[in-house]
Amino acid sequence: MASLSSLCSSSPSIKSQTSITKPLVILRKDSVTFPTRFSKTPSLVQTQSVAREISADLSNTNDVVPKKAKNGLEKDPRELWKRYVDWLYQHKELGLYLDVSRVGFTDEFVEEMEPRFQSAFKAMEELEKGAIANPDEGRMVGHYWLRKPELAPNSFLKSQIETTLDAVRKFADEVVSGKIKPPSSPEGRFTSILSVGIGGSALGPQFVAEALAPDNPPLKIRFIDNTDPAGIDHQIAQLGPELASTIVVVISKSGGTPETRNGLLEVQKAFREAGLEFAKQGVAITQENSLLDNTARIEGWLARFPMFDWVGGRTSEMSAVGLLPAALQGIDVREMLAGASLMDEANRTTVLRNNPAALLALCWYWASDGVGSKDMVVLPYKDSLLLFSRYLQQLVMESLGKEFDLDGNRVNQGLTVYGNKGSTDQHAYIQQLREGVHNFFATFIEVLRDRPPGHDWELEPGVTCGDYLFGMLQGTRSALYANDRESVTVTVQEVTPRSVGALVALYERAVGIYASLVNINAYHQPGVEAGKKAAGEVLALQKRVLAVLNEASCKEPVEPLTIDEVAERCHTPEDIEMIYKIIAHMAANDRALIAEGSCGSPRSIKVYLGECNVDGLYA
Ligand SMILES: O=P(O)(O)OC[C@H]1O[C@H](O)[C@H](O)[C@@H](O)[C@@H]1O
Repeated sequence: MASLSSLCSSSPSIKSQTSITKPLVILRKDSVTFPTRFSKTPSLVQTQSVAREISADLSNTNDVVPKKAKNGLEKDPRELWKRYVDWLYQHKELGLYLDVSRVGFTDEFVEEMEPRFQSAFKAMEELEKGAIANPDEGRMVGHYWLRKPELAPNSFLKSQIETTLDAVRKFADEVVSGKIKPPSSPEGRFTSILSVGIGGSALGPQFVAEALAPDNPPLKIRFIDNTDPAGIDHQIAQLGPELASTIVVVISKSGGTPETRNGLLEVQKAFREAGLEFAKQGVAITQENSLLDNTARIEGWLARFPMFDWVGGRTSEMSAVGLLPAALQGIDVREMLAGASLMDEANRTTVLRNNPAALLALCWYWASDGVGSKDMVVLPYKDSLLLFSRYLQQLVMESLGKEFDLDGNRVNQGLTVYGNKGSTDQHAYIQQLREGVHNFFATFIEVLRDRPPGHDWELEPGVTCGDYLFGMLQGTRSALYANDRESVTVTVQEVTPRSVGALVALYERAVGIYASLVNINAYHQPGVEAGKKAAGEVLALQKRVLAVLNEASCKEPVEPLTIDEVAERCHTPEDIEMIYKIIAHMAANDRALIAEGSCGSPRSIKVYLGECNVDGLYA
C-alpha cells in the first residue's frame, strides 16, 4: 500500500495559463471604463498617444538630427539636460532629489492634468482634516497625523498618538537598557525580537530593519510572516536557547489574521516546550478589544500597544507597528518621523512641479496611461534598500489595484510593482528591460554616499567600488532611455532614519494622489477578503472530509473511499477537485493513507485514515 505522498511527486497537470492570460490582458486594456470624471475630458490618454504619434512623424521626417524618439522622448543631449534641470526637484533639508526628466510627458499633458491635480490636492487636504477618505469602510485615513499629531482632527486623537509614541519609546528604552529583563535571566537582557505579523504588519518593519538596523543592534530581529510550518520551525530553531531572551512582538491590526494567529500558537508551543512562560515575553500591537488584544490582556502579556482604526496596515510604518521594532533595534524613530514629516510638508504644496509626490503620480499616470498599462520596476542601488520594492508592492498594488472606481464604474485599476536591486539585477533581468517586451518604466533609487566617511579606498586608480555601483546605475538609466524605456530617479544622500522616513512618506502620498487622479479608494482591500473567505471554506470542507473519512475508517474492516465517494458523502459533489487536493495534502503529511491508485489518476485513489477517531471530533 503506497502512501499518496510517495505517489504524488508532482501535482496534477494544470493547463498552461498562457493562452488564458493573454487575451485577458488585451480585453482588460480595451474594456477599461474611464472614471466618470475623466469621461468629461476623455482626451488625456488620447493626447498622450497622439503626442507620441506626432513625435514619431516628426522624427521620421528629420533623419539628420532626430529630435524626438518614436514615442516622444527627447534625445538631443542639450535639450535633455535642459529638461533635467527644468524639472529636477530638490528637497534641501532632506537632501532628496527627484528626477523625472526621463519620463516623456509633454507640457500639454501637464497642463491638461493640472485641474485633476488640483482636485487631488484638495482631496488630500480634506483627508488630512479627517474626511471619511475610505468611504467603503466609513473610515478616516490618518497616517499623516502620526508624524504631526497636531494635524489630527481632534485633541483625543492627538493625545492617543502622543501617548502611544511615548509608551513605545519608554518601553524600548527600558528593554534596551536592561531595565526590563527576560524573566528566566534576571541578570541578562533581551537580545532578540521575534516579530509575528503579515502584510502591512510585517513589510514595513522588514524593510526598515534591513535598511537601518545597525550591524550590532541591541536586539536582533527575526520575522514570522507566514503560516508555513517549516518557515516557522526555521526561525525558532535559529533562535535556539536565545528564545529565553527573545521578545515576541505579535502585530495584527485586526487581531484575527489566521497566519498571524497560527504563528503565535506555534511560538507559544515552542515556549511551552522550552519551559518558558510566553506571557512574560509577549507584546501585542493591535486594535483595542481585538481578539489579539483581549488574549494579551487576559493572559497578562508583557506589553500592549494600540493600532488605530484610522491607520491602514500598509501605511502603519510610522505607528507602533513600525516604531516599536525599530526602536528596539536602536533605530532613531524620532528621525524617521521627522523625515516623514518634512516630506509630508513638501507634498502639501499645490504647485505640481514643487510637489514630489505629485510629480511621481504624474510620471506613473503618463507612463502607464493612467490605467496601469506599464509596470513599475523599482531598482534601489543600495543593498540595504533591497526590501523597498517588496514594501512598495503592497503599498502601491493593494492601494491602487481596484475593480471599481468611486462612482461604481468597473475600471480594474492598478500599477504592478516589482524589483530587487541594482546592479545585481543587471545580471538577471535588465536584458529584457532593455530589449524585450516594453511593458514597464523604471524607478532608480540612488544613494550618493557610498560608505561612511574615512572608509573608502580606490580599488583601481581613481575608482572606488562605489564608483562602479554609480556607473552601473547611470549606465543602465542611459541604456534604457536610449531604447525608449522611461525612468524616474529618486536620489538620497544616505540611507538614514530620516531619508527612509521621507521615502515612505513620499510613496504614501504619491499613492494617495494617484488614487485621486484615477478616482479610486486607495484605502480598502475588498479583493483580499475573497481569498481569505475561500481559504476559510477550504478548511471547513477539510473538516467535513475528515469526518467522512473518519467514519469509514472506524468501520471493521476499514472502508477505503474513492474521491467520488468522499464528495458524495460530504454532500458537495461540486467540490470534488478541492476534496482531491485536500486528500493529497493530508496524504503528503501522513494524515491520510492511500489504499489503492496513484496521484496521476485521481479517480483511481482509495483513501482512509491511519487512525480512527472514535469520538468523531471532525464533524
Ligand atoms: O494587520 P492584520 O489585520 O493582521 O492584517 C494583515 C494584512 O491582512 C490583509 O492581507 C490585508 O489585505 C493587509 O492590508 C493587511 O496588512
